[in-house]
Amino acid sequence: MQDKKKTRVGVLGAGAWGTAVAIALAHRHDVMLWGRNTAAMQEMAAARDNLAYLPGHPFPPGLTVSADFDTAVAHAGDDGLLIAASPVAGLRPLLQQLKGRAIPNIVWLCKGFEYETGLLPHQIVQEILGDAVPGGALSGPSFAQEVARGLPCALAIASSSENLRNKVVSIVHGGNLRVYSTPDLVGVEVGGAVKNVLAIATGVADGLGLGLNARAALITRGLAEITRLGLALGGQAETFMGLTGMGDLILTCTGDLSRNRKVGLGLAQGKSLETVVSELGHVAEGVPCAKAVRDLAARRGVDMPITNAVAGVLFDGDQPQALVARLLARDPRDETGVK
Ligand SMILES: NC(=O)c1ccc[n+]([C@@H]2O[C@H](COP(=O)([O-])OP(=O)(O)OC[C@H]3O[C@@H](n4cnc5c(N)ncnc54)[C@H](O)[C@@H]3O)[C@@H](O)[C@H]2O)c1
Ligand SMILES: O=P(O)(O)OC[C@H](O)CO
Repeated sequence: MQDKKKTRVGVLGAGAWGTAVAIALAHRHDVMLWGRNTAAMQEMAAARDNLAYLPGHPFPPGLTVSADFDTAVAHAGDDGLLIAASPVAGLRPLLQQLKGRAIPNIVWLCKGFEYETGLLPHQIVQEILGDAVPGGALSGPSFAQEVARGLPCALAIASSSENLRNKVVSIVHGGNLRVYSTPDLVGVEVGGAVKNVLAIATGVADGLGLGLNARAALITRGLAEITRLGLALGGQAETFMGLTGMGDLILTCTGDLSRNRKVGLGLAQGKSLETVVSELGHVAEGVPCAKAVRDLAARRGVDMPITNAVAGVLFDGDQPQALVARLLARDPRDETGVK
């Protein structure tokens, strides 16, 4: 059952998503938002708005900000909620700062595979914190701007700990946020990671004016790629049809708020990857993830043609026009064959 008790929540990471989650939770809880840039946090505290990463969403009274890591971690106390809101690249250093501290739990929001190691976020957590701290991934179709505005949104908390799942649901579920629960960490994290790569592909196709048929084909065959990789890594088939699979894939491939989709649209305009990423001003996880997934899929013998085509454009100098041409040139095959 839902517990309406006010809880102390520490959000570690003050980008767009950490800020949006902090704003949404601060309407019902006592939330502290920490960011690593002291000057930016001071500006945020004065403006009560994250002008750099999520402008135009004033902070509710229940939200305080801090540039002091210890203070933010201590804010969650021994029975609150600690949320890691960094990109995947920042998760390992963040966890290293938490290692050895008494923390109640850790819930991470990042979506991707680690670039250098090809690890999923829960594997990084396991490597650094072990089993001592209950942890889980909170994921699903969720644009920061919409969550900060209080628009309806459905997420899923994935954790092997039933207690943690219940705790996250009791704290986060409420208002216009629905939170579903699942033990399938692998399935949830694979869906959240690979959809970013596929959103770059649909951005390229849409940017080239290839039409809605092409977009639907990319999304559907993209879901087949997510499912193949996810099953190979131990995820459950139903997860890929849920919020963190198909749901997030549809949102990110079709929603113009998506940073990954914007990368594809920019590449289709002939901009370099460097230019597109610097114009974005935010992380686009699909970029590092494309390489990590291509390497991992190759090692596992999983066929991921769309991911490979995206990685070819991002890293091998392939032209965006070649992306779809390369997919169309493949031999015909059974639609449902899983290889
Ligand atoms: N923005 C969204 O709508 C949204 C929604 C759901 C999930 N996510 C996921 O949440 C994660 C964070 O995304 P965001 O939207 O907050 O990104 P963002 O680009 O808006 O902000 C990134 C934040 O992380 C910090 N950062 C950047 N690189 C870092 C590094 N190497 N180490 C430590 N910190 C670093 C930046 O200073 C900044 O505060 C990503 O994995 C993203 O896929 C984002
Ligand atoms: O803006 P994107 O492409 O990073 O996507 C944001 C969220 O992951 C959508 O659920």
